[in-house]
Amino acid sequence: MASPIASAALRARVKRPSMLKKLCNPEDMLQHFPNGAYIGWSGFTGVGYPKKVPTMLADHVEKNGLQGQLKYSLFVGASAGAETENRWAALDMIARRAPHQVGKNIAKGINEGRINFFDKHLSMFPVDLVYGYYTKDRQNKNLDVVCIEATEIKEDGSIVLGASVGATPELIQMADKVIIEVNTAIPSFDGLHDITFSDLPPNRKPYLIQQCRDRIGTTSVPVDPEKVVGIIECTTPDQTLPNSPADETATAIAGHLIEFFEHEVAHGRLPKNLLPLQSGIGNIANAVIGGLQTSNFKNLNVWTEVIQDTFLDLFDSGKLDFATATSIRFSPTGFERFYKNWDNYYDKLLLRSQSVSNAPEIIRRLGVIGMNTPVEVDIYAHANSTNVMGSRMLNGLGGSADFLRNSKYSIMHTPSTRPSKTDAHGVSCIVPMCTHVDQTEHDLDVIVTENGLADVRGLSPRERARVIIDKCAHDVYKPILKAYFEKAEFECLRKGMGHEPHLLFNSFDMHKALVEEGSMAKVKF
Ligand SMILES: CC(=O)SCCNC(=O)CCNC(=O)[C@H](O)C(C)(C)COP(=O)(O)OP(=O)(O)OC[C@H]1O[C@@H](n2cnc3c(N)ncnc32)[C@H](O)[C@@H]1OP(=O)(O)O
Repeated sequence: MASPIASAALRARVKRPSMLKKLCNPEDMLQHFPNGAYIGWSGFTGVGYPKKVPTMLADHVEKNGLQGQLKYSLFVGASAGAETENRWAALDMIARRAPHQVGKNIAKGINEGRINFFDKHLSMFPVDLVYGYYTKDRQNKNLDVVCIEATEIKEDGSIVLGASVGATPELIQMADKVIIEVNTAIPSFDGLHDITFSDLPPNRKPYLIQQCRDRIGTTSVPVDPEKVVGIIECTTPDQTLPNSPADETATAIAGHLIEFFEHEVAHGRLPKNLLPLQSGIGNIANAVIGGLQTSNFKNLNVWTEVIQDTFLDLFDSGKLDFATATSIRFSPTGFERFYKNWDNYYDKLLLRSQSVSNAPEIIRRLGVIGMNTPVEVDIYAHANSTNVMGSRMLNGLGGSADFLRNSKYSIMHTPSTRPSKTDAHGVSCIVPMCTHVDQTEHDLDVIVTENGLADVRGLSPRERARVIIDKCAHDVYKPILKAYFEKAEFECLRKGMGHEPHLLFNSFDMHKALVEEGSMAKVKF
């Protein structure tokens, strides 16, 4: 195939002319992807991921009936785009995946045993990669090839990333070969990043960050030009989805949290402008940030992992001073709004690598307020973020534990129930014992559902159980959980083993009722 001719848009973005000599078609890159290769992609929460090369490979597999014959170990900072990695999973092209994913086909591949997925704290993933932990069992200790989406290549050959940083610096650091897709469908994000690499002990240095806006790195990622085997122009933006509007449950949860923050300010435990906020992804997280919009709080700061649409409202109302994260995952209309008002947002935003945005030491020192959604929380304040029924992987731990272990306020927000197939309240999100534990009782300070907020700071396990059942459980499940707890308390205290009472042979009876009778409400203790 003839080499492509550089478009005017591409020439404007590639400031180092010698790089344009590497301009090629996606098909020319096929040779770098033998079966079994270890590969990396840029991207985080479905933004900033490469599109052309993954799509070319998927087309190649589909056209030639190679499903299951070209399989790769795929490493991405968090999730990439659905049209790329989810399609790869459907075509059975993923042998191994880490550390976080989103997509029905990937989850299916993992839970059917075709994809070996390992779930790792997002702060730790990049440095473990550099330690060589993930390539320890192969001859090549590097990644064979890494595909990166850039929005500009600078005169010195370094690359300006797009809407996410994630683990891209470390993926490049570990790559034998690098393919760069320059996206000309979106503006150059030059100046929006603070790029650092992972040094290794004993020479690791502290990240000297004292405020959300502090910079410690460079605006672009240096790349050894010798490693670059191809440059490709990409003309499609990130394929994000519209956000669903906040429902009654999410709005009620946001209301309880705002009230709690006001209470903490009144008691002198929080300053008037709060402390840096972290908020997970999804409906509830969006509603909580939306709730701040109508509150009296101002001069807010955000230290988080992902910035969503509602942050734009907070910026526009003047309530948010600064936000830093590792990715900006807006909806399509959010991105439009962002690009249109670029000058208003440009100096109030900073994107960092996930090793820094999720660094436990910084989160703890800044006194972050961390808020995430679990699958289930138990009466003693352990939480499950990942495995339904202790077995079925959803998306992975993500950064939830980076934040919830280290935040000043570690908050889990969840609806009190989720629907089962036959019952609108068939799944209680408050259970006697979590079927898998990602966050421990030693981490969580506050559990909040639409019913109310349980502040469990300083409480013993039996005190915690009472307040969580009373404040958070749905009315259908309050008597059920109370019956379990009181029986467990009676039995265990009687035997002199009542610190955190459980009836081990009944702890999962609610889950059993869900499987056998379609609803946890059908349990009998
Ligand atoms: C990239 C980042 O890390 S962002 C920072 C925070 N990251 C995290 O917290 C990562 C982990 N958390 C998550 O992935 C999400 O918050 C979740 C999945 C735990 C919850 O998200 P929600 O949107 O509230 O989940 P949702 O209600 O759609 O439930 C997901 C699925 O699990 C099922 N489910 C959830 N809880 C239960 C339960 N207790 N019992 C049985 N099934 C359950 C739901 O029915 C649904 O099934 P489906 O996929 O077949 O429809």
